[in-house]
Amino acid sequence: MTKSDFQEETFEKLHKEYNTQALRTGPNELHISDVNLYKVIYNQSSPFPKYAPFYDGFNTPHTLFAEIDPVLHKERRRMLNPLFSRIGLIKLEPIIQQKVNMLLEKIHLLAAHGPVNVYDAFRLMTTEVILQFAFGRSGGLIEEDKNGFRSWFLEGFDAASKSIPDLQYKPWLRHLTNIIPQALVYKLSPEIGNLLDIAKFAEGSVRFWQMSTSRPDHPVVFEKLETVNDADLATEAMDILIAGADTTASTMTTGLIHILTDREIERRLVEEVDSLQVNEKGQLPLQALEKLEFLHATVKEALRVGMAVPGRLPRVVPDSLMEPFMVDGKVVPPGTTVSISTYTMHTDTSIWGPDAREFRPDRWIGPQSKGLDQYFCTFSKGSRMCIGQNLAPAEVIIVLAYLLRNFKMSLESKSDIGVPKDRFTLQYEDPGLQVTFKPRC
Ligand code: HEM
Repeated sequence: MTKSDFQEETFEKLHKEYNTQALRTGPNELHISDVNLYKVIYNQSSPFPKYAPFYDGFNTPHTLFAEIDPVLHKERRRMLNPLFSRIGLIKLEPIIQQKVNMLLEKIHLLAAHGPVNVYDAFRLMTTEVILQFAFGRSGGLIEEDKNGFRSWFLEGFDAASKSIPDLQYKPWLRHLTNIIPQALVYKLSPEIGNLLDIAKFAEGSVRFWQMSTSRPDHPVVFEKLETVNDADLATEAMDILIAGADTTASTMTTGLIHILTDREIERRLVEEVDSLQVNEKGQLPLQALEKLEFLHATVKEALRVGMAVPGRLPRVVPDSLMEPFMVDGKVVPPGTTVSISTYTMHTDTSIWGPDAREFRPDRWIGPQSKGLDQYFCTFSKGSRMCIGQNLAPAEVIIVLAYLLRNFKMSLESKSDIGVPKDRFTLQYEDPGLQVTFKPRC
């Protein structure tokens, strides 16, 4: 295994060097590059089960994301599915509109003083949407830093994502973090202390929810988990927060980078967004935005190229298969850990053509786009597919539309773009994405 900042690039080179579709990355683990096997591993009816030691590293046992037992997973998914359905999303739209509005107001204030780190801005906005959705309350994160978009929450999140490989490969560290007194954790590692603050916030939110007499007029994750005990409730809400916020924000960032570095894409988008009438509330409604063909295609391409979860989603070859699981003409025995990454799927030229790595929204428009969806793996596939697959694109489309409508944006130099790193989710290093904003009217 490698600790490089973008494992998938290393694996890609090694696949070529050893001329194999099954790269051995651990004593019992294969990284597979045969794209035809994706639907075998990650399928709806009988998926290969998740590999427990990898998912234990997230330290959120029995959540929807980390649950290994298919029966328990199905039960939790059944509880949560209605919230994440199309109808659930429409009920949540006012929250997204409200948070985007706060974001725009703050960018208006900051714009006169120089470039704004929109990566952090997006992270706080998407976190606020999910805080409201998961816990029914705001964390006041967008307002926290008067001069920019830093927050205690981002410190905690960054510490968490940096510590995941250690927690995965050193289970003793995980146990230690869980048993040593919290005051000592703060002393040993202030960053992990910030992570504990997120956990405390989640626990406090459970109490806040239980004691509160009024209920918000939008769906809240807690509502659907009434049969779950308090500790598991807080962990589930926290997991949804962590799974949904940064991924969506990094997709917005990738999309904006490509828009601002291709004048023709930007021109077409501005023309489309400007053609839309605001509704009676002065808003650009989601359903109208989704009908804008080029904007819709641009968001899809941002999700494809941005692939906010680019790497391994390890699964175990089951022993109940009707036929042996074969790669490169060889049988892979049951019990072997296997994965095919989104990076492998989305860079494959046999699927996407020679411009697989290029940002080309038009690939999603017209008859030639038919059939591509089966290879679009940003949210994975099958029964463990992302539950936020409706919510994330909705947030991206709304944010990009408002930014294009309200501002002329520019990147001053290449150094305004942070290097993307794969820490299970894709994260932009400092300086994030520094964008200069000029109000359009
Ligand atoms: C662009 C944004 C997003 C991307 C790229 C993304 C990607 C993914 C992927 C690849 C998985 C499968 C993980 C695995 O098999 O180990 C997943 C699962 C999951 N995602 Fe997302 N996600 C995004 C947004 C969201 C949002 C907005 C939420 C919630 C608010 C969310 C919540 C979850 C949960 C709870 C799971 C576990 C689902 C299950 O196992 O049934 N994600 N996501």
